[in-house]
Amino acid sequence: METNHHTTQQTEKEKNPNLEKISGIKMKSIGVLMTCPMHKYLEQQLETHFNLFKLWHCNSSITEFLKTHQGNTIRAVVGNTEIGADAELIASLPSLEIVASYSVGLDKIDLRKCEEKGIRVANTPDVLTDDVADLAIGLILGVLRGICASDAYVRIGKWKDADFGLATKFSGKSVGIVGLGRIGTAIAKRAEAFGCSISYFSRSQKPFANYKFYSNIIDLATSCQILIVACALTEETRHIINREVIDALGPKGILINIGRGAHVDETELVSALLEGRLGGAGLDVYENEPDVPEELLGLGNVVLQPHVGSDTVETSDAMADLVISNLKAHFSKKSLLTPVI
Ligand SMILES: O=CC(=O)O
Repeated sequence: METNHHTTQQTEKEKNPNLEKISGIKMKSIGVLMTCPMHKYLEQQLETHFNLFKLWHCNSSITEFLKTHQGNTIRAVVGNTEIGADAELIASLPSLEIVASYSVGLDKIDLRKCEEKGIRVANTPDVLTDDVADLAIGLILGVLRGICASDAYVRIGKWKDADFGLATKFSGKSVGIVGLGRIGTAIAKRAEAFGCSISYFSRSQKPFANYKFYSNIIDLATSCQILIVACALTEETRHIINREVIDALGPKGILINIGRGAHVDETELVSALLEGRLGGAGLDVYENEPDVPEELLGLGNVVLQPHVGSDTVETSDAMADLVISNLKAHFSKKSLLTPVI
């Protein structure tokens, strides 16, 4: 859908290179604030099309920065999973009209404040779904087949002394998914191709006859061998993976988290892994990024990634294009491509 719109936009622009001016708006004078370094291509695109302000160039307080950088001309914020738009930032930007997030997750944006002030919000769904789902499968294989541990085994020359030992099979395992949205469904499809049975926990039952629905996450964790967190982070889903869920998954169970660190009670996760109450974990996200609990670093049954679910060249470019398209649509008074509010 995004591609069609993109193609239509390009055609219109090709037909009329002055489109931006003709719609009565000089985009170049619109102030856009980027909250932290993200993707170089996005930064270049923002610099080309708008008047870009970079918050990380701020040595003083946000208020000081905005005073010296004409904060009142800033009409858009581009944030990400690290720094979004909290109440303080929103309050310091009197002309803010839109937050276009370079992320699908919205947990770093004060949505209530945006709604209250009539500020639009857009994110980058769909374009990153495949990459995040691919990484979830990669983490499962990484943990069960010991890919990182066996790679290290070869590199440090241990293979010459002895075989690596036996790993655990993935194909045919039972997979439980917390949150069957776009990403959860993409993971389910991939796991199905590995001959896995799929069950899920979600706010409501979805129209997938061959996936078993659980309205209780403990029952889901009890019934599956691999539990994957793929839901959005909200007040309801914070620490959804607690001690009870971890114990229901059990000493042979594997936890995969490609959602947000705060979905999991990390202290409980660490002690379950250290005490052998959980079989292993594949994690892309943590409660206090970029800090990862020390105890996890020495565990061979854990695979750690530095929050890179959507970080491929292809997807990062597509996310950047979507951010730019949303901003251009907003300032041309057209519908947002991927509106949240
Ligand atoms: O974590 C990644 C995202 O929300 O896009």
